[in-house]
Amino acid sequence: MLPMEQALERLLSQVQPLGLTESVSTPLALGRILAQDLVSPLDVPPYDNSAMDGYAVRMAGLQGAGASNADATALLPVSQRVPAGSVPTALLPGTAARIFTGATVPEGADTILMQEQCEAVADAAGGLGHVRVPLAVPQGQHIRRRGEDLQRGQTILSAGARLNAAALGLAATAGAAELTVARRPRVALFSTGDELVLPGQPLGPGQIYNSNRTTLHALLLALGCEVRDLGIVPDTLDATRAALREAARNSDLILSSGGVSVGEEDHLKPALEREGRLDLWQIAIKPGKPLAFGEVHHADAPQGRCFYMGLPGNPVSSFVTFLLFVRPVLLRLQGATQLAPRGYQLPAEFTWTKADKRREFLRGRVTDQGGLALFGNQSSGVMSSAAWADGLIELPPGATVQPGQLLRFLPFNDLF
Ligand SMILES: Nc1nc2c(c(=O)[nH]1)N[C@H]1C(S)=C(S)[C@@H](COP(=O)(O)OP(=O)(O)OC[C@H]3O[C@@H](n4cnc5c(N)ncnc54)[C@H](O)[C@@H]3O)O[C@H]1N2
Ligand code: MOO
Ligand SMILES: [Mg+2]
Repeated sequence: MLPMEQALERLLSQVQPLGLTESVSTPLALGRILAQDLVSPLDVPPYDNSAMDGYAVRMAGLQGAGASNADATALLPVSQRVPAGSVPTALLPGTAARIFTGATVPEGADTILMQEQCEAVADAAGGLGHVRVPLAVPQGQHIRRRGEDLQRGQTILSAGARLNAAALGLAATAGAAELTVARRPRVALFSTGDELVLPGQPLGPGQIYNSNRTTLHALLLALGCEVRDLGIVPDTLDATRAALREAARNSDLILSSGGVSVGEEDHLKPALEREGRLDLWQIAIKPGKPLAFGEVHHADAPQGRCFYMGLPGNPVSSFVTFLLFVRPVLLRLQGATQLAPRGYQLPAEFTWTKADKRREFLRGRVTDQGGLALFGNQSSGVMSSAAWADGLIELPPGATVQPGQLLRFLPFNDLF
């Protein structure tokens, strides 16, 4: 059995970024990989602006001898009104400007006073009136400075970054209406198994619903792929070979589940040997020992060949092996820089006595106390464990666990 790190290294050494890009509207770039550094063409904020509704004053000219007195105030005429989106004139000396949150601070003003700390005094003749302002305040308060967030020319997102909602918001802050991202990998997906029935159909004796198709399809979408679903392929050599040929057409990756173990009903190995090239590995992880990798040769495939990855049929095994092996391949195809999930050390709140020589990925949850809890049934056929969990708990080969022991946790939030 291959250690996981070695398998991953061997796999990724055969994968190169597709190098194809497209421009997409910024909000629709969610989950995609940025293809070019994004440089801010402007300072953000673009001008000094008020953080409060209140008054702008030139405190430098007001804070005289009495300003150290906490009760000191000054009565100032209000010389202009500055709502957000307007362009103020320079502040007349000895006056205050009525100002609102987000509005440009007038030239000459150096401090904003919250209106709650001021007293507006109406003039008999109408007009903007006067305002009594406190003087014992820090000069410069409540002003958001030009460029305090981003500076013109600054790289704000790097090529290879995976774009989440916050990153897209940052891009929009700098005025980006479109982003250049890696083109979606085109993935052909099929499931093998004569026992499988599509959800929505009646279930006969000896049959189960095809769940991997849905799990894998959803994971592929979350990772930015364009999915072509070829459905269920019967457990025969001819049908499997035909499925591989069809899947290779215009695909960057073929992904299948089931049929990669050693039984004579497992046809992927002989089918792939005839249609291309196969690497079948026994990887020292649990769940997910068998993993097939290789390529299908076909005239209609990009460059005459197409990557192939075959995941084990057990639903949790196929889910976990997708996250550990297919995910980094898809990210690499899109030129992502960060392929490995970060992982966090958290204390176990459980005991685990059955040491296994394979590295294990248990389905677990973070408790309210910040520890790790386990789903009761860790069988590779029990999808409830994956749906209950919010991440994978990694156990090194041969490990047993006592409560309080620190374990590596891979949150699903970081994985899909
Ligand atoms: N003699 C041995 N038998 C098995 C070994 C072994 O080393 N020696 N390994 C076991 C392990 S570990 C795994 S994992 C599985 C891998 O099996 P296959 O990839 O060949 O998958 P199948 O045999 O087709 O199916 C396994 C299991 O999963 C169910 N299944 C398959 N596809 C789906 C689907 N799309 N949706 C839901 N469930 C699915 C299928 O009904 C089987 O129960 O091999 C072990 N055997
Ligand atoms: O590897 Mo199998 O995935 O242990 O069930
Ligand atoms: Mg099998």
